[in-house]
Amino acid sequence: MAPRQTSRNASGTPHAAAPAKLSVQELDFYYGNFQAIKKVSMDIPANQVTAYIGPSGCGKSTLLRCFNRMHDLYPGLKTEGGILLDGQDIHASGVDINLLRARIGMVFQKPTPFPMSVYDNIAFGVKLYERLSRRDMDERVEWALKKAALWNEVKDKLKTNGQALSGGQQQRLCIARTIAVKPEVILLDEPTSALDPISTGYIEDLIHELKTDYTIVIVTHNMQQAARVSDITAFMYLGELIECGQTDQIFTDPGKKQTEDYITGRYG
Ligand SMILES: Nc1ncnc2c1ncn2[C@@H]1O[C@H](COP(=O)(O)OP(=O)(O)OP(=O)(O)O)[C@@H](O)[C@H]1O
Repeated sequence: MAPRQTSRNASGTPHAAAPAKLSVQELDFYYGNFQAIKKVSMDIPANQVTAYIGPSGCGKSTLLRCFNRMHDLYPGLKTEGGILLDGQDIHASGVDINLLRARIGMVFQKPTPFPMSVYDNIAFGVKLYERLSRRDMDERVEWALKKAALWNEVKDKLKTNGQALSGGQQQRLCIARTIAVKPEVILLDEPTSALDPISTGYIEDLIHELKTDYTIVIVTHNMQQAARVSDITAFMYLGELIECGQTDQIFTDPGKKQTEDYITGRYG
């Protein structure tokens, strides 16, 4: 297990009071012969928001997809090193991949509601993992939509096709769909890049609310967003983790010149 981050170490790894929910250990990842992630090690603290920033192509989304073994869906990809969830290796034999993805949910850049009603968008995923009575399912759907701050807007439209909602509502529906299966970790891959500023504000508020109950990991191109929503910021460059630390520290007093150059807009 990676050493607990008790202070800023050589790579600028932060002090983290919260226990590690995810622990990334010497992680390498390859698309065929191309190494996209290089020896990344860090802890992701429970019930905090961890943001990955860095220039396009530096491996942020690739790393995020390692956390719920999304890459297993495609041939020719290879992971080396460890990722522990609550201390357990997610690559260990016997790990139920569906259960892992229920524990570590993911929301993508582009809102992707299923072509079905708002209600069924939520119920569909729940039914994969649980058998609920109609009444319990109604309660779960309402709970998830409330958690995702969407209930008031859709409570009279539960039978409407989810794809008929606005882009911002669709993204909150996708977040509700993820929450409904009661994950422990929520991975957000540039969740607001397709949204207008008002919808972005809703999602950022929501991220803030959700960290009470969930561990959140977000990839964002938007440094202001990372500064607004995250507790921990990790800066990546060419597949390497250059530095990670408390967000205010990374933005005001980065330990590495590459980080400083990036956040001051000198490259990227
Ligand atoms: N399916 C793939 N096959 C081969 N190479 C890939 C694949 N997906 C990504 N890559 C490469 O891996 C590297 C990291 O890509 P990744 O999408 O993780 O970066 P990113 O930091 O999330 O970029 P962006 O901010 O533009 O989304 C890039 O060089 C990219 O070209």
